Amino acid sequence: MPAFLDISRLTIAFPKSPVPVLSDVELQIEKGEFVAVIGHSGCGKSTMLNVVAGLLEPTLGGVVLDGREIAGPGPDRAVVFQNHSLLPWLTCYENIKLAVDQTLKSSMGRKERHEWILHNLGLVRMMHAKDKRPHEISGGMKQRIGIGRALAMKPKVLLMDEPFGALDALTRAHLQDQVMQIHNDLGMTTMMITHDVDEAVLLSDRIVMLTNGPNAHVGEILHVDLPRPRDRLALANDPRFVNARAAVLEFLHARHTNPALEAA
Ligand SMILES: Nc1ncnc2c1ncn2[C@@H]1O[C@H](COP(=O)(O)OP(=O)(O)OP(=O)(O)O)[C@@H](O)[C@H]1O
Repeated sequence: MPAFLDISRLTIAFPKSPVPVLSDVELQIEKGEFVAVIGHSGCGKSTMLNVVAGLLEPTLGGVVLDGREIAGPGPDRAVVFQNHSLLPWLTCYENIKLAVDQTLKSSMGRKERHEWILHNLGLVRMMHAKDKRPHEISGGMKQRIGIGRALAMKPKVLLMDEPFGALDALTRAHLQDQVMQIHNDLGMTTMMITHDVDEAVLLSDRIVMLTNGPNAHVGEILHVDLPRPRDRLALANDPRFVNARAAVLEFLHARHTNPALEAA
C-alpha cells in the first residue's frame, strides 16, 4: 500500500539554474508520523515543503497525499511559517475563524464552528487572548495562534517551516513542549523543517537528513527510538537522546559540512 504522504523521485530545477536544487528525493511518511527535515542552509528544505504545500510544481516526480496527487494548494495541507502570517486587522479569534469559514463552512454549522474555534484556541492555550490583535501579543503567542489556525483547518498534514526559528530559546522550548503535547493528543501527520538538531530529536519519529545542494537528496533517515510522551529534562542525559543527537550532528558537520562556511 502506498504511504499516506508519498514524495517520489522529486526533482526541482528553477528557471535560469543549470542544476536542480533537489534531485530524486524519496520520502514516505505514514499517517500520524512526525517527521523533521534537516540540512544545511540552502539545500532545499523549504523548496521541498513548498512542493508538498502545492505552492511549487515539481520539475520531475511528484507528491501523493492519501491517494491523491498534489496539484496545488488545498485545505488538506496547512502550513505554519517561521514568521506568523496573521492578518493584523483581525483578532486572534477572527484569524482562526477566517480559515475555519474557508475550509469547514460546508461541513459545520455556525455554532459548531464557533465552538471549534474556541476549542483550537484552547488547544494552543490562547483563549485569554482571543480578542487581541496580533500587535498586542508576543511572537511566541502569534506562532501559537498560527498553529491553532492550522490545526483548526483539520488538515491531513501539518507542514511547518522552521516554526520556532524566530523565537528566543525559552519560548521555543515552551512551544516545542506544546506541539509535542498536541501531537500526543491528536496524532496529526506532521512534516517540520528545522535547523535545530535538539528540536528534531525531541519532536520527531524520524529525522530526514538532506545532503547539500545542488542536486540535494535524502542522505540518511534516523529513526528516533524514544518513547512518548517525551520530557526534555529527563531526556537530556538519556543515552538514546544523546546518540540520536550525535548521529545527526555527525551527518551535518562531519560528512556534509556547511558549503556556505566552506566558501567563506
Ligand atoms: N524561486 C526561486 N528561484 C530560484 N532559486 C530559488 C528559488 N527558491 C529557492 N531557490 C534556491 O534554491 C535553493 C534552496 O532554497 P531553499 O529555500 O529551499 O533552501 P533551505 O534549505 O530551505 O534554506 P534555509 O535553511 O536557509 O531556509 C537555494 O539555493 C535558493 O537560492
